Amino acid sequence: MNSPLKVAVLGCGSVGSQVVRLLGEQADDLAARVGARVELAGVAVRRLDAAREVDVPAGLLTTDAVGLVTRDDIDLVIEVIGGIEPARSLILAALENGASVVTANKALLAEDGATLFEAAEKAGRDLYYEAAVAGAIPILRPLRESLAGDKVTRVLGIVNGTTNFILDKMDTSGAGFADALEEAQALGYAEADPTADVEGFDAAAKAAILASLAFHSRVTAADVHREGITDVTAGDVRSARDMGSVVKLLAIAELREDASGEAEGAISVRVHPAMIPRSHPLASVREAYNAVFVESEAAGQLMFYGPGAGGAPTASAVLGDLVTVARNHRQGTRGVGESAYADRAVLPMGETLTRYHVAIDVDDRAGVLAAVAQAFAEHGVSIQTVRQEGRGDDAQLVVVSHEATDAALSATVEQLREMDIVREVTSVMRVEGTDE
Ligand SMILES: NC(=O)C1=CN([C@@H]2O[C@H](COP(=O)(O)OP(=O)(O)OC[C@H]3O[C@@H](n4cnc5c(N)ncnc54)[C@H](O)[C@@H]3O)[C@@H](O)[C@H]2O)C=CC1
Ligand SMILES: N[C@@H](CC=O)C(=O)O
Ligand code: NA
Repeated sequence: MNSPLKVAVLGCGSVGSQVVRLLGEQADDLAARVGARVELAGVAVRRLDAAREVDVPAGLLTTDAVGLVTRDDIDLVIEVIGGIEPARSLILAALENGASVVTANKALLAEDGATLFEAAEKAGRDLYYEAAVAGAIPILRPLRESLAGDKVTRVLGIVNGTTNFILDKMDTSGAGFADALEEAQALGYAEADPTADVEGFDAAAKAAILASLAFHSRVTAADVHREGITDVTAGDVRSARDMGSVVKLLAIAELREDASGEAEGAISVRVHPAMIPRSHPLASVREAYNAVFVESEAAGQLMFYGPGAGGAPTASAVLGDLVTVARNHRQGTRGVGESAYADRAVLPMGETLTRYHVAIDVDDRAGVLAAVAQAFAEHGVSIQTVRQEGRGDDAQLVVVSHEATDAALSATVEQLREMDIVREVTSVMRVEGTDE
């Protein structure tokens, strides 16, 4: 057996404690798979006396994370602290010191991945991060390696477990957002402060990472149009149900196509709630599960499904990366680095082509339908279907548009809101996952 590889783990919370547990429990198998023992050499924590989900062997705990990553004998560093600093400085110090790094830190990768990739390149070391998107689901490696010979045209993902749980509850039990969130918190899915989940920040970071890999470009969280689910009402969910659809928070990255269907250079990257037909594979993703639907020219449609959150599932992805990085290290090689040669522009949301579902309470009298249709026409938006529900004071029109720019669609909705015959625009939701 070759000499052991020494691993430092930074952070011993939900993910870190499971990484430490698996490193211990699977030590023999890991050694066989890597060709050398993978030895836990230190665990950096904030407080030595904190309660933990795992027993860390005596003498391995330290509050000096910088001292740990710059130790001469450390070969591999696993960063599961989260956040921007000190995680970034610790990763940079580890790479500079000659260690390879595995991280689950989507926030940091989406904010400043370029700095990390450049440092890994300069150091000739690996930087792997499968756990950063959709937890245990293998999706980054397939995009980076398995699909490297194909042309990805679209990635559509449910990449936040908390929001999927909330929307699923609203759909299946008719619960309102606040009640569903309370249940998610009680079950431990959502954070005590769930802002990153429900406002879409977490999904936006993941969308940036997915878009970067799918389209060989550098996309940051700031490039991603982001809307969360806090404004999704029980009425929106009911309206979707009436259409045979379901509301999901989607992370979408797609190549823009011109009228002939030819892909142009720019990409659209966005996170927002959308209605998708119940027949779409993503509609069957329930509770806190994640799934990523990928469309590519040669392969066609692929779906990756599984647990996107939780300590043990996320640790599974971390350990998978660790084995790859450890094998590379042992063989004196490195895996593929960043591939951002395409340098594609990211379209502003207003220029992105979308479809809207709009439900409008109207006065039930002659000419109303024509006036509503006229508002769409004035903005160059073509209507796909229109349906009237109810009569008299209860009359409601439900319009689904064809594709148009998001700017034209939102201007149409603004105009509808100002019309005398419109009592209220009760639901506005984008529509995805359907053929035009
Ligand atoms: N929990 C999950 O389901 C998933 C988490 N991730 C990512 O994994 C990373 C870790 O997440 P969790 O384990 O859930 O967070 P956590 O909050 O449970 O654990 C982080 C730990 O790092 C410690 N820490 C903070 N600053 C430190 C420092 N300077 N030195 C040493 N330790 C420090 C904290 O005390 C805490 O114990 C984050 O980047 C997160 O986004 C990714 C996918 C899923
Ligand atoms: N809070 C996230 C955890 C994983 O990234 C989620 O709910 O999916
Ligand atoms: Na993953």
